[in-house]
Amino acid sequence: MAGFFKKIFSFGRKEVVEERVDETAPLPPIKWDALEALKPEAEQAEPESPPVTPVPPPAVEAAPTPEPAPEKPKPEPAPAIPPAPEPVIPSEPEPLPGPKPEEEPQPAPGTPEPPAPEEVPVPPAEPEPTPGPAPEPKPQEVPPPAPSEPDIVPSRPEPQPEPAPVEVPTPPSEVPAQTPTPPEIPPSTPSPAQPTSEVSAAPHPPAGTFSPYGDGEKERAPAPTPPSPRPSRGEGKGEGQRQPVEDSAPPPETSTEIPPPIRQPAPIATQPVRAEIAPEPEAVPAPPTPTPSAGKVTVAKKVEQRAEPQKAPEPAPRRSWFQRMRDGLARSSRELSGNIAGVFTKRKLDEDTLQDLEDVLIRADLGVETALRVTDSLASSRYGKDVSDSEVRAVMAAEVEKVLTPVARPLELDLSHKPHVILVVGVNGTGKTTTIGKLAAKLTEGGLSVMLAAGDTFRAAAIEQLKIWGERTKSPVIASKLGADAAGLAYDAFEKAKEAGSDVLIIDTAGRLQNKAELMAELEKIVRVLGKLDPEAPHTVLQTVDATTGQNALSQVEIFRNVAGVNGLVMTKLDGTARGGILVAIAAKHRLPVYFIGVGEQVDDLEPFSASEFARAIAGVA
Ligand SMILES: Nc1nc2c(ncn2[C@@H]2O[C@H](COP(=O)(O)OP(=O)(O)OP(=O)(O)O)[C@@H](O)[C@H]2O)c(=O)[nH]1
Repeated sequence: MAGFFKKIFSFGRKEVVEERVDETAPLPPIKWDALEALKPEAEQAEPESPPVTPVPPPAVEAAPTPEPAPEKPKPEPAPAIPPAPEPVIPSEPEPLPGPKPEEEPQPAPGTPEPPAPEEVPVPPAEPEPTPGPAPEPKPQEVPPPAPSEPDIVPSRPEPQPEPAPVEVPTPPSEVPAQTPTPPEIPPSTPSPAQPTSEVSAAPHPPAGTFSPYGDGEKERAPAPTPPSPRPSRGEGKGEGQRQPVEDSAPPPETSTEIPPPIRQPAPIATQPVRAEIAPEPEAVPAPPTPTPSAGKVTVAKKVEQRAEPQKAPEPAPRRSWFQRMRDGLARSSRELSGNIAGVFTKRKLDEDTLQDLEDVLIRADLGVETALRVTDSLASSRYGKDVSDSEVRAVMAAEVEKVLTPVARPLELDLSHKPHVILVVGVNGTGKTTTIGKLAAKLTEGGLSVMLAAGDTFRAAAIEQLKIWGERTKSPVIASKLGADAAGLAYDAFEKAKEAGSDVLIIDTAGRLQNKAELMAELEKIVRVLGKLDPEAPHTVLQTVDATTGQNALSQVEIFRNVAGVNGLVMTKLDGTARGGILVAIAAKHRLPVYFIGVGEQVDDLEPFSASEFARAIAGVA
């Protein structure tokens, strides 16, 4: 025995350690006596580690409790520690020295560390083990690991209770392990916010524990189950997601503990970094954005190109009625201007020139009377002088205006007559029915009630045409069967208009040549029948004159005036190849009012007659 003790003393601690390893089971029974004597020495040699170990444990459990715990928990830690160093654990680490230690550390540091903060004050001694010892030295330090574990434990407790020897492994080795394990990060990465929150947490005192491990803290409290602390990476993930929730709830407790965790955050920081990296690749999709913009631009261009042609079809803006009349009189105006210029080129105004000018004006349908007015006007002021064609045209415009002004009067309706009867007459195709439709539109638009009578019983188309105008102007149409007596129809229409209280009754008549006696007699009969109902009816007898007709128009007006009592004219088709001069001749001879001029086939192509505009247009004066 004595020799045995000597060996022990001589070899010192080394031998003792070896014996423990090899004879863990058998030694106890044999050496108890000696051990008792030796205990003081052993304790003296190990005093450093024991004091440290007791302290950390209390901190671990105290973690859940408020910050002050560090001192109070001391009693508790003692019991907690012993279980960790139990013989069973040391045995495990040995078999898994290489790879496991590394993996284990990862989870541990991540989650368990948060609780460590409380114990941190004690751990200062731990730093030593972390740097120097690699995963292998664990067995020797097994007793001390208790202190180191508390730091790590805090993070581990929450995590899954993996039995691995992680408890022993030193934090340093674990840290590196965590960093390398990126696969787990992706799951936590789902929300890029996590990385950011973690990062921010690091700088902030509480952050270290919260964002990433804050959850761990919460769990720590409930998870005093430090024994099974091996939260693996999974915990880290869960924590990352939980961060938002934790921030709101447990901030106070963590605040005190925060300082210690700061050390751990360092390794932890690596995780967040990974998380941030993960999102970056996601951000990569951004590049496609530029392409769409370009595509859109091209598409827009194509569309515009297609749209342009569609816009092209837009009908040119309709010319004004005056422009249309001017264009219609263009032929007459050009011929007249050209002839006038030919007469007065390098010639003074004398009898010959005046005679030549008179002939030109007569050929232009202006009539002898109007032609003489123009020549007389020129002779009175320019006789014997050089005269330009423009001066001649100006004089002509002035004289024509003088002739037309008296006849350019508006249509007046005597509504004391119910209805005011308007009889429309004229040669075939001069525009009677069309003019009736235009006029009805004007009257109805003015608020007058209008009734129409289809007095042209010779043509079915004429009846239908009038009905269409009636529909367009919302005017009732009185019609009879084809071939019926026009006078009888006119009479019936007049009665119906009276009964209806219409303001205006417009009666259409069949076109007829003024030299057809029978037809003109029928027209006379119509007028006579209407007079039976109202001696003054028809109150207005409008004759439509086709402006393209020429000299025959004078005859038409003369005969219709004599037979039907025409008291007003409508010059139609002045928008075509009109021969406007005839209107001047008619006005000069018959002095009949010209109420309107037709400048188109549309409903609004009926314009009041203007003497000055017509005169300037036909004379070619701007
Ligand atoms: N350009 C142009 N055409 C017109 C004008 N007034 C009428 N017309 C056309 O002339 C043609 C004959 O017009 P209508 O109204 O039927 O003539 P109407 O005198 O009633 O004919 P009948 O019943 O046969 O005597 C139609 O094609 C009309 O569209 C006008 O002021 N300008």
